[in-house]
Amino acid sequence: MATCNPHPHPAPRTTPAGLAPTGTAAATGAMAPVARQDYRDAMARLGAAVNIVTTDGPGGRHGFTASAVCSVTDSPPTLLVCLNKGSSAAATFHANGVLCVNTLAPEHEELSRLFGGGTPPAERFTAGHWRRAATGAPMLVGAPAAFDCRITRTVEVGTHDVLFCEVVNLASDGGRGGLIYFGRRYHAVGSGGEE
Ligand SMILES: NC(=O)C1=CN([C@@H]2O[C@H](COP(=O)(O)OP(=O)(O)OC[C@H]3O[C@@H](n4cnc5c(N)ncnc54)[C@H](O)[C@@H]3O)[C@@H](O)[C@H]2O)C=CC1
Ligand SMILES: Cc1cc2nc3c(=O)[nH]c(=O)nc-3n(C[C@H](O)[C@H](O)[C@H](O)COP(=O)(O)O)c2cc1C
Repeated sequence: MATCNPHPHPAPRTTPAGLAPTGTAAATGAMAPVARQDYRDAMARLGAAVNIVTTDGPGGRHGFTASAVCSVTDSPPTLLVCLNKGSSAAATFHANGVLCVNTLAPEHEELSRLFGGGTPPAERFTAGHWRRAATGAPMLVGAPAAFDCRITRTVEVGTHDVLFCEVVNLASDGGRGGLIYFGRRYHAVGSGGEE
């Protein structure tokens, strides 16, 4: 009987042309730890959608700008959010156990800066139009998409908590473009109406 090897060729060990190696490990070929700054510099080249993640409940109201948001599975609909344990928002999210991921449109760049750290929570909500979602978390009116969630599991990894969140309600507006963070700058994408 014929056998099938799904990986007939070993992974290449050389650096592909055009990819300049940076950092200690790449320079020496040794498996030295990757420096934090090298990691951040490389991650700055990984474009990601910008979101404002909000919460409300017994712990109070809070929200922060987040690019570390990702879909996990559609059954049950689940996404993840990475939340810095040192953030002023962390205790509030854990106390409430609910959150809303509000994706941002190009016109939300200032809102993203406001929720990006250094301002008290009450001040953050003075900008933007917010309504109360089913879980009680603030939902941004005019967001391209908003996912109202219950936090079902939390996994601690280094400086961050990874929050696994089941989506219990959502809203979406296919007519809006999106906001991407790439190269430490904001970029508008999509003119709306695109699938
Ligand atoms: N995942 C996170 O916690 C993120 C935090 N930030 C924070 O926003 C501020 C501005 O960031 P940038 O302008 O992008 O410049 P930066 O040089 O601080 O970050 C560059 C990239 O590295 C990653 N990164 C930065 N801080 C991180 C952290 N603590 N944990 C995991 N990944 C991290 C992100 O992908 C970020 O876009 C910084 O204070 C940064 O820490 C920004 C993006 C993601
Ligand atoms: C573009 C951008 C993306 C960010 N993404 C994240 C993220 O995914 N996770 C996170 O914990 N913090 C992220 N931050 C930082 C938080 O928004 C910030 O730490 C948070 O507002 C709390 O700040 P505070 O402790 O000063 O209140 C991001 C900031 C910016 C500007």
